[in-house]
Amino acid sequence: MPENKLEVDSILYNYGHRQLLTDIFLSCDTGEIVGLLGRNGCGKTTLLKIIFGTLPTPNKHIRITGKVYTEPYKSDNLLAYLPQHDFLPANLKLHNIIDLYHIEPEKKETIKQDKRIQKHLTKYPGELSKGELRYFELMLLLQKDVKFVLLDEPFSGISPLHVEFIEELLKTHLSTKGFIITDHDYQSVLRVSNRVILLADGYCRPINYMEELYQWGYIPANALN
Ligand SMILES: Nc1ncnc2c1ncn2[C@@H]1O[C@H](COP(=O)(O)OP(=O)(O)OP(=O)(O)O)[C@@H](O)[C@H]1O
Repeated sequence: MPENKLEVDSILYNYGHRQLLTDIFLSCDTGEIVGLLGRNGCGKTTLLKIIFGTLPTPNKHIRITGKVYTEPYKSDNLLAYLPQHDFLPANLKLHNIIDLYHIEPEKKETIKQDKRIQKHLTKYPGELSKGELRYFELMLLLQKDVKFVLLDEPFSGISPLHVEFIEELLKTHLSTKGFIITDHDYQSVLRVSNRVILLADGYCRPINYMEELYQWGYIPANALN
């Protein structure tokens, strides 16, 4: 039995007359990295926000280890969400951001001691490269004592080496957390994920073979070579 289980079902979502999400079913256990792929505009970010609870919809059913939640983000220690865009205050240096972050003092120390962060502590977020910033944002988020983490485009614009650093970071937290990751760098998503889901036409479909990504029109035929 996994330590915790996130189960999401019966999600329906419309923007105006467009039905974006149609009866979504998705699950994630502690120790799993679930990759969520899908074309631009298919509703991945919308789905993550609905799971987190910040985007309301009348139709959704979210259970975490058997208990139903309507706005999981309001409960301590359940979910963390990495949004697509930078979210750190631009006018604070990294060491000030760490000091103000709502985590235990020893976890703040862990972040400050990290070899990839240490050298940037006196910089502002705007002085970091995209990959360095994403690594720092993730490092903060992962120190939170939550059961599941939703990551919206953690690899976007990130070089292969930084993808590897991020992958390493996720793996160090797998014994206590589960992850749902969406990103257009599908090769990195395929590499880090234990399980892959394709969101297409409002449904989540399990993907077992690369060929299925082609069959569902997500990757071109030449990507299979
Ligand atoms: N506030 C809004 N009002 C109306 N339509 C919206 C709103 N937010 C998103 N949409 C539309 O909903 C669809 C899904 O958006 P969403 O951001 O969830 O897609 P996505 O799969 O994350 O896309 P991408 O991969 O490009 O980031 C898009 O067609 C978008 O234009």
